Amino acid sequence: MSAVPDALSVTDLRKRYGANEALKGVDLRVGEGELVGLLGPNGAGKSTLVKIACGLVGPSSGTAEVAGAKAGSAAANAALGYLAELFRFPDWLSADELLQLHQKLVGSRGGAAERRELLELVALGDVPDRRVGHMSKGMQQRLGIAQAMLGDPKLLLLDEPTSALDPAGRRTVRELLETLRGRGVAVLLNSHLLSEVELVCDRVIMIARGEVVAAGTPAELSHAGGIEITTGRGARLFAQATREDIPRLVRELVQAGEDVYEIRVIRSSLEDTYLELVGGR
Ligand SMILES: Nc1ncnc2c1ncn2[C@@H]1O[C@H](COP(=O)(O)OP(=O)(O)OP(=O)(O)O)[C@@H](O)[C@H]1O
Repeated sequence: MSAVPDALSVTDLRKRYGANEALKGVDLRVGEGELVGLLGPNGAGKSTLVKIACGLVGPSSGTAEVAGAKAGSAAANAALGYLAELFRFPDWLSADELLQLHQKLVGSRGGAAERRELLELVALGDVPDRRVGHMSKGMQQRLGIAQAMLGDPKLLLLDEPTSALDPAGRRTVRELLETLRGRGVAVLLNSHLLSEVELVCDRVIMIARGEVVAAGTPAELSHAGGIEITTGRGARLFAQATREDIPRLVRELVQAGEDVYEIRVIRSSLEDTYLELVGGR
């Protein structure tokens, strides 16, 4: 028997707002320590799903469980950390004071040791007394993630955690998410930045019009697009070829007297797949 329940498990989840069915039977799971990207256009039902996981709205039917407990229950909420896209912490609080305040709000008994450990984790260990108002956006975002980690949650729900950051800040947050995975914390990442999701997520779930339209690893969701080989005569695309065909293709070209300069495996991006499945072109 598997001892560890999924961080998030959703079965045939439906949510109706009047005549509008925001979720039409969604099944998905996020395993322990898994980093899953949730993608979908505006109005797809992503926020509704996250609100149900947090217990902020109830489902019309179906089930949602956080670490094995019914979403909305005290046990589920204790196993959950959440950071909204547009959070705003009071400017006058220091990093340490902010965490102290949130420890009280979530009932964490971790004390100074937990705060120190989390500030170290998000690379703010050197500046516990820095006030929020004197922090860069990237530092505030990392502080937000530390705040969401209070109380040792099993699942973090993060809304657009990198969209307001510059490339260096994005990379730092990406690395932080990878560290969380190493600690067994699962992350459901809601983002429109497909390239970010592609770089960091173990799995991607695409949702459109209230339904899951695709799920898989970023590699599985990016189609093969052939092999491009550049010889002395220029670049040529072998559209039906895959990586396994490369040795044979190169042998044949060399035998035919051509010099091979470059070989590229062409993949369509996650973005191509996304646009095909959810529309938007
Ligand atoms: N409280 C509500 N009352 C009525 N309809 C709602 C309510 N909340 C959401 N909806 C509708 O449910 C559908 C799904 O909305 P939801 O906010 O979950 O989408 P989303 O994927 O999170 O979109 P976005 O990316 O814009 O946040 C939409 O058609 C929306 O208008």
